Amino acid sequence: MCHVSAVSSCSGTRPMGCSKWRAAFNFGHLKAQSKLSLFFTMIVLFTYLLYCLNECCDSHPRPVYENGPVSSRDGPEGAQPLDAHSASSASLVRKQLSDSPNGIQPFYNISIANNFGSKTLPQAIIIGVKKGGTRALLEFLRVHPDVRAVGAEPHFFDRFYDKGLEWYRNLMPRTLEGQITMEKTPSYFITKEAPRRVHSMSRHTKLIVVVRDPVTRAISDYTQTLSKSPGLPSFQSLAFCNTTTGLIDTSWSAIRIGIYAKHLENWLRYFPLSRFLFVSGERLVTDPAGEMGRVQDFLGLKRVVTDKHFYFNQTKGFPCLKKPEGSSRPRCLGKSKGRAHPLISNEVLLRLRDFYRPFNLKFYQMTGHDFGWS
Ligand SMILES: Nc1ncnc2c1ncn2[C@@H]1O[C@H](COP(=O)(O)OS(=O)(=O)O)[C@@H](OP(=O)(O)O)[C@H]1O
Repeated sequence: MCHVSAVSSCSGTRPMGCSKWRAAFNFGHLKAQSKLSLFFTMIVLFTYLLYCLNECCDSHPRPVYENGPVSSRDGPEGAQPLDAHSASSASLVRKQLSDSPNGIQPFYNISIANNFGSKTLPQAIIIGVKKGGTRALLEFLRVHPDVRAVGAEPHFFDRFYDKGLEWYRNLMPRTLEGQITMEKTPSYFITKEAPRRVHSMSRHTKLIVVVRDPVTRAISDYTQTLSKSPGLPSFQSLAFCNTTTGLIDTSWSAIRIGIYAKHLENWLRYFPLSRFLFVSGERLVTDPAGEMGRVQDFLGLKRVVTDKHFYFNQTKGFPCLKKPEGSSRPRCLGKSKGRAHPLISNEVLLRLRDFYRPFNLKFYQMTGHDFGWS
């Protein structure tokens, strides 16, 4: 009512002023309309951008640490053959990857690369040893633009061999020409059937074994089990068949895994020594760049991962990867890596060292490398 009377009084008494007012009103309406459409366009664009970013995240392979949740994204994906078009785009992407500063792959490059390439069976596998430092090695290697690796442990050659090679291949990330596909499953080293199975996949497979003082390794192994089962008997009671005789219980896996010479014998039936690289778990902590140099040489890779990629994190007490450019995430390993070990008596330690000594010497002889475990 009020609105109608105002207009009618206006049109009757002050036509000039009214038309001016109308023009002004119309102009304002137009402005508001264009602002509104701009606003909607922005919303549409923003939603699209969010959608695209989400898509990128979905295809981005995330490192999987044993202490963290394993994402469903680590599951098998359908393999796609590399066609001519993707091959040319792939070389472009490959160039982008190798041009990346410090060899650290930026997020956007990874997501692009992930849509190209093909899934191949691994040319190199970190086969052991459990608690040797295998996760650290794999994460350090993943910094290299020519290495693509599965985050989770596939356990193909020990647990899932029945699923077949095609299943295994499908677990692998896509690689471009010249890139190496890798995985790590530390239990392969002690699996009797693993050497034959790996050999039947390819006799050219490069095998990396991260070894650590078997006594410290056994304690590390025990610490991990203890963290899952707090009621576990003491290390000492598990390590010895009988504490008075001091007989070591080799049926306990924490002890058995450390008899490296015995497990290596099994592998040497199928692979020559030249197919192996033995990485010192101790040096991987004290000199990560030095060990990484050896690993890259062994894999036939350019030495991209160097000392400038590492810093020593005082709180963690371990070397960590420097922040990759454009990311605020530090690259230390998770809480399950570098745990504090329970105190073990000197007497127990001495007995264990005595037990391992002959096996260690045999291992040094077989590998031609003295790891310096006393
Ligand atoms: N950079 C860095 N950060 C953290 N931890 C490191 C690192 N380098 C080597 N290590 C040692 O790795 C030990 C765990 O070995 P694995 O990764 O082979 O364990 S597992 O078999 O996969 O469970 C782990 O053993 P614990 O110290 O007993 O936890 C570490 O000593």
